[in-house]
Formats: sequence, structure tokens, C-alpha cells
Amino acid sequence: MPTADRHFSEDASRVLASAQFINTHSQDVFVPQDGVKRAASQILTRMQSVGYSTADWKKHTLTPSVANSQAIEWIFLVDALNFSFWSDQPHCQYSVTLDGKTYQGYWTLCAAVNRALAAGVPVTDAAYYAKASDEELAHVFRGDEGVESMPLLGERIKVLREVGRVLVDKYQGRFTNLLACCEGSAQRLVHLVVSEFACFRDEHQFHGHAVAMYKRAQILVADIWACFEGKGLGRFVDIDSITMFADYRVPQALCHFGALEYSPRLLEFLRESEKVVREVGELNAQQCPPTPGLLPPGHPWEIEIRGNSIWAVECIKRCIEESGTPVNAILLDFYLWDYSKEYSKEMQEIPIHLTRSINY
Ligand SMILES: Nc1nc2c(c(CN[C@H]3C=C[C@H](O)[C@@H]3O)cn2[C@@H]2O[C@H](COP(=O)(O)O)[C@@H](O)[C@H]2O)c(=O)[nH]1
Repeated sequence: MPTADRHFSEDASRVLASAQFINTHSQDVFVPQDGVKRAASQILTRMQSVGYSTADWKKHTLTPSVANSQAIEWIFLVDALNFSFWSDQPHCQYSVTLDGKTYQGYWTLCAAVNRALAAGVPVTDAAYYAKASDEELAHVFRGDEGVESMPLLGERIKVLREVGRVLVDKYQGRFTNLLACCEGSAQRLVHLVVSEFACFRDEHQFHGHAVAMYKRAQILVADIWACFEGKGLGRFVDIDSITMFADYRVPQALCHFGALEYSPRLLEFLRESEKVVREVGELNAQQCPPTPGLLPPGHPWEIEIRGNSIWAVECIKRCIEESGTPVNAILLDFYLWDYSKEYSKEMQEIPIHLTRSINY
């Protein structure tokens, strides 16, 4: 294998190796193998009954319905900003209403982008978002009357400046041109994205080791693959090397299915934090174990939850493959994320970790 490919394939195992390292060194988050087996059979049965596939990606109201180069620019913009939608003010949580439907969470981002495009704002054009004023961008992402502003709006504007500048200076203002450099390799694309854009570098220290999650770089590849249903610009020979995207929503579904478990003290902390942070607003907790409140980015518990989520999906994937059914971590992830949104009432039993981060 040419050196460059070996280098990229090392990156492929880099996220998985990180997840395995985190799993073996975790004290408060576990991936119980009996839970993995139960989850694998339940998820497989459900996925087969609904016929879950890449075609589902374009069925969402707000995702591009046509796979073309404009869709690529849309996906890049959205996945550059695809982070931190949870609210510490649930009574006036950030929302965006479009065509009579009100969205919260991740879908607010898509709704705001589509609203701008419908108003003739070239928001998916790097030349626009590299240079637009802060006020113009704040207007693009404005919420409904009386709601809080979009979480981390200032950081989002900084991200747009950074990625827009690189695309304009080096790729004629189009992510499609950067995509063309990866020669159909998902790992080359992940590697290129994290080397070109600092804001995608989802890397951390855990027990003295460097670990990588690359959540937004990987979901960027996955969204392109799913939008094009694995063909044309979305064809990647090594797409199955992409892992689950370590966010704050899929861990809820993994706990619900029994493939992820928290220690009593972590569960207590998460439950208390949801109460405290939503009653008294953001608290900055630096102690370990932290007093209930925000879980600081890079805290061991944050890394354990995210790393074990990646590892749990990998174990579920291997379990399903043993039954002879081909599946990859992307489809499992998309399915679990959609499931957590569809059954959000049941999910409320399981607390999420409240970390403010541009990584997820
Ligand atoms: N692991 C994983 N994390 C995902 C997604 C998506 C959106 N993808 C959907 C769109 C088309 C595809 O069909 C996918 O179904 C957003 N997120 C993350 O969730 C969090 C937002 O949650 P809430 O506040 O409840 O909306 C936040 O960290 C965001 O980064 C995913 O797919 N997987």
C-alpha cells in the first residue's frame, strides 16, 4: 500500500483506536456486551422493518432533495456549524420557523440556511460567508420572536470566517474542489478537512494519550455519501471505515437500547446538571468530580461518554455483521439519531451531558 494511503488508513483506525483506548481506560462509562447483543438484534429488526438506507437522508424536509454540487456546498456549510444546539433556557429555547413549521435543535440550522437561500442570500457560497458582516450573519441565524439567540453564535461566525477564507484562498471558493482532491477516499477527505480547517480538529488528551473523535469531519463525509447514495461525488471506496459521530444525542439512544451504561455517580451528576443548568443557567464546573452543571470540554467524563459511544456502535456493527447482514457505522448512527428524535419522550428518561463545544 503506498505510504500516503497507509498514513490515511492509520487515521481510519486512529478514531477507532482512540475509542478502544478510551473504553479500556474508562471508569464511569461502559459498553456491556450483553446489552450490545440485545441492541444489535433490536436495531437490526427495526432497521429491516423500515428498510433504512442512504435514501432516507434526502427524505428529511430540510435536507437537499437533489444530489448536485450545490448540495455539497450546503452540506459543508451545515456540517461546519453542526454543533451545540442544546439549550439552558428550555422555556425560550432557540427555534426557527420556516414554511409554518417550527424547528429546534439541529434542524434550526438547516431551517435558517434554507430560509436565507429562499430570500436570495448566497449563504452556501464561501465568498459570502468569508466576508459578510457579523450583523448579516446574525440575521441569517436569527431565531423566532422572543427566543434566545442561537447557542455559540459568536463561535459560529468565527468558524465561517475561518473555513470561508481557506476555501476562497485555496479552493476557488468551493468545497467541491477540495472534495475532488480526496480521489474517492473517505479517510483522505477526513484527513484533508482536519488539516485544512482547525475548527474540525476534534482531538483531546485522555489519561496522557492523544485521542481523536473527528465528529464533524466524519459526518461531513457521511452526509455527502448519503446524499449521493454512494455514487458519483458521494462514492468512497473506504466509507465503512467511518465511525459513529460522537455527539450528545446518540448516547441517549445507546443507553436506551442498553449498549451504553453510566456509573451511578455519573448518572447522578448528569441528572442533577440538567436540573441545575436549566434552572439557574450556565454554571462553570471545573472541579472533578464537578459539581452539577456544565461538563467542561475535555473533562474525562465527556471523553468517556463520547469515546464509548463510538465503541458501542462499533460493537453493535460487528454483532450485526456476524449475523451476515452488511451494515456500517454511518447507517447505524443515522438510524439511532433519527430514533432518538422520534422517541424523544422516552429519551428524556436518560440525561445528556451538557458541554459547550464546537466539536459536536
Ligand atoms: N451522531 C449524530 N449526531 C448528529 C446527527 C445530526 C443530524 N443528522 C441527520 C440529518 C440527516 C441524517 O439523516 C441524520 O439523521 C446532528 N447531530 C448532532 O446531534 C446534536 C443535535 O441534537 P438535537 O439538539 O437533539 O437536535 C448535535 O450534537 C449535532 O451535531 C447525526 O445524524 N448523528
